[in-house]
Amino acid sequence: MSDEKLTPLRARIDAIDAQILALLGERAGVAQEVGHIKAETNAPVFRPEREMQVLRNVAERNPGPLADGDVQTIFREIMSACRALEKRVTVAYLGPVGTFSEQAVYQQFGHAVDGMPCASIDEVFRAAEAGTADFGVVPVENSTEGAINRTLDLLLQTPLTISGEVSLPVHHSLMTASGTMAGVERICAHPQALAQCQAWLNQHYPAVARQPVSSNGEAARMAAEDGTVAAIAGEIAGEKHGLQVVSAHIQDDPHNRTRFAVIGRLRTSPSGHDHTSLVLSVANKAGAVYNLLAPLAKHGVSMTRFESRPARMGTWEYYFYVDVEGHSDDERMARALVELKENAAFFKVLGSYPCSL
Ligand SMILES: O=C(O)C(=O)C[C@]1(C(=O)O)C=C[C@@H](O)C=C1
Repeated sequence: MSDEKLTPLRARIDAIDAQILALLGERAGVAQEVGHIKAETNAPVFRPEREMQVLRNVAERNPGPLADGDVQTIFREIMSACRALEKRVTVAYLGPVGTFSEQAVYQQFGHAVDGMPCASIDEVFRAAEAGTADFGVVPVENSTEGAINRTLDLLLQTPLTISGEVSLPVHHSLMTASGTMAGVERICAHPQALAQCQAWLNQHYPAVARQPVSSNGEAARMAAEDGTVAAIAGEIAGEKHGLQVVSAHIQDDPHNRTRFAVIGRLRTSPSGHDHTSLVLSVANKAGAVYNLLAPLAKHGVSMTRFESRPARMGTWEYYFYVDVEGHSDDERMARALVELKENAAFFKVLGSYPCSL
């Protein structure tokens, strides 16, 4: 196509961009006004339920041809930038940079945040509990490997609540500094990633040693410095360390996803499409679990997840991590929770939050 034909189209794009820019400025000005009102009343700046409503609205109103997911990505960043004008939030996550946890931070908060990489899940909780970070993002479960037990244990004790959830597709790649497997003696990754790629590794590199390390980001860093190391990590981590992809999408389940919880002091209001997370325990008697959960069925509350963890305190046999559909402020749910509490030896509402996109 000749430039002659492109020039008028580009002039139109420039004119549209000018309009978009003017509207963005106007929107940001309104967000600043909201920020002033919030500052006067000491109200929280980050409102996950409102942001989720905005994202659902734009998908509903999207005239095309842009995909709903792409329009939502753009609006997530617009809200992130507007929110940062009110106050920039600090979010702790399981580092180092380049991990899926960091991606989960951006998926929830957009890029106008200050990320705080932490060395462990414990440290993420500590940062959010101490107030060094406004929020923390921690992995809760993986669709292939199941629960992240350390997170479950820490959720039991923390005074924080779950204020949001993020579900991310997790695609792993095998990467090296050279882009080939020549001279590679070990394949390094977080134990979860090694487990998620087990069948593929058995088939393609059965003779190469596998070494679990603290994170996929750390594996990528090692591979960048040492030609005998290949890393399994997300491609973002690989790019950050200048690695090249040997094989992409090597996870055994192509639909592999990890769910993250956003933890903080914020009690999120209903968004219209929410989940509530609970921890429960009952004395070890026949029919006890059945009776414990009966109020959910009675009040028409659907359960979306049921996970048990051995209690290590000796008093009870198991803690049950239960996710249900709805918000604890919903009338039906509130009634069910009162009855659940009566039946339970231990009862804790971890939080109600908008369902992830
Ligand atoms: O509606 C608000 O409370 C705002 O502060 C505005 C806004 C937005 O940009 O739309 C920004 C931050 C909040 O998390 C939610 C929404």
